[in-house]
Amino acid sequence: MAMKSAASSAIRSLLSSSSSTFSRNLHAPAERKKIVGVFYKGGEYAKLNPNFVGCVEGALGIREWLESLGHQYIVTDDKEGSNSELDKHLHDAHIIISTPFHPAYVTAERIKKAKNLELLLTAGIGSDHVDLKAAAAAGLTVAEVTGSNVVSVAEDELLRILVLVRNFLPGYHQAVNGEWNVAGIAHRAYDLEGKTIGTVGAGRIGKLLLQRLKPFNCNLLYYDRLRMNPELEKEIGAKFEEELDAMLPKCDVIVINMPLTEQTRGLFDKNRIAKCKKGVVIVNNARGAIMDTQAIADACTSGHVAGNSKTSSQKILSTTKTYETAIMIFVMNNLYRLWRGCLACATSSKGSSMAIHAKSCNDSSYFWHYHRCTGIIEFLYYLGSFIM
Ligand SMILES: NC(=O)c1ccc[n+]([C@@H]2O[C@H](COP(=O)([O-])OP(=O)(O)OC[C@H]3O[C@@H](n4cnc5c(N)ncnc54)[C@H](O)[C@@H]3O)[C@@H](O)[C@H]2O)c1
Repeated sequence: MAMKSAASSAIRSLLSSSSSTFSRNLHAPAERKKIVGVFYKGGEYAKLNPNFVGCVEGALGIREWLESLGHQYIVTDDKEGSNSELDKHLHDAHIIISTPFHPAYVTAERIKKAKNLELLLTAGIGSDHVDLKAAAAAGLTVAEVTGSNVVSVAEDELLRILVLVRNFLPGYHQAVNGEWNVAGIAHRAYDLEGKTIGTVGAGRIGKLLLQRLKPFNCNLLYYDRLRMNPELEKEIGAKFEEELDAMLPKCDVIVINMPLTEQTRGLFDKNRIAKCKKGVVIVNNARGAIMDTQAIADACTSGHVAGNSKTSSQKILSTTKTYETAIMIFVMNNLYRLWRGCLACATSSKGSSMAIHAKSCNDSSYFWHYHRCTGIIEFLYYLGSFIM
């Protein structure tokens, strides 16, 4: 209900908006659109919370609105393979909405099949599940709700750093199993105070993490292609590192906070991991493909990496046999965080921006627009500009 009333008020305010994108589309003739939403199943949990809208059952809380405007809204979790429900609707779909937690991989092949496609909208951060080059070549707009769940993610990173540095998991397992072996925990449980923590990427999430780490009296470093302005750098208390390979050997904890792009895929390979301090803790908040899976598994097994936490989809865990074996070996010093079922635009009520990658008709390069508004509003703003 709360989501629905938020949606209605957001739409009302959008209708009075004088923005050019929105008013341009408002004056376009209304057309019945087919919108396909791809989300995970909520199952029994969908019934526990009416505001849990990021799942198939909740359908983002926009079904009533879309159908009242005459649009067709198909929602499914079935997205893999050419017989999937997603593929069945591709040929006449205008809009595909997905989340990073259960991504609809929009490949060049799928784009080719989808003759009516106009918009690929992510209710969350990251568009790496879309073949951006193919989308650009087809003149599609790819939009995501940048900034929408950054507080949740930064808090979660802090949690994961503490869990690994404090050696929480073995203690938890002891407690569950009714054991009491202090040495088994204490031999590798440390304080965060005085440790050197470096973030690889200090954008929205990286900055929030650094701000949260400041009171712990750590030595904070960051590597990014963009340097913060001096006032912010001073306020956060983090030192800029120009070279990634120069920062890594200094860090007790490394947190990865950069997007998966052609430049960052496989960035943490065997050689780069070897440059890290022995006993380093790595928290990879970004996409798994930034890290060479086998290399990190080997480094954990050898003890070069003392703790590793990654965000992971079930697919990665169930299809990579060597990794699964490795999990068994170092289960105690690894913490796997499955994608959480948080819906980006529902978790954020703070100011955020929307990044839209799009292609101009004559130019193959992407250009970016930024709108400052709240997560839910920007999501609806962009969807609304295509369907109203
Ligand atoms: N695990 C989760 O639940 C979750 C949730 C949200 C986002 N994410 C991931 O976190 C990433 C970062 O999110 P954000 O909101 O902070 O994004 P952001 O765009 O605000 O920040 C990314 C930072 O990385 C830097 N960067 C990008 N490419 C670089 C390169 N090649 N070399 C050096 N620096 C580079 C950018 O300059 C920017 O400062 C997302 O792309 C997404 O993959 C994960």
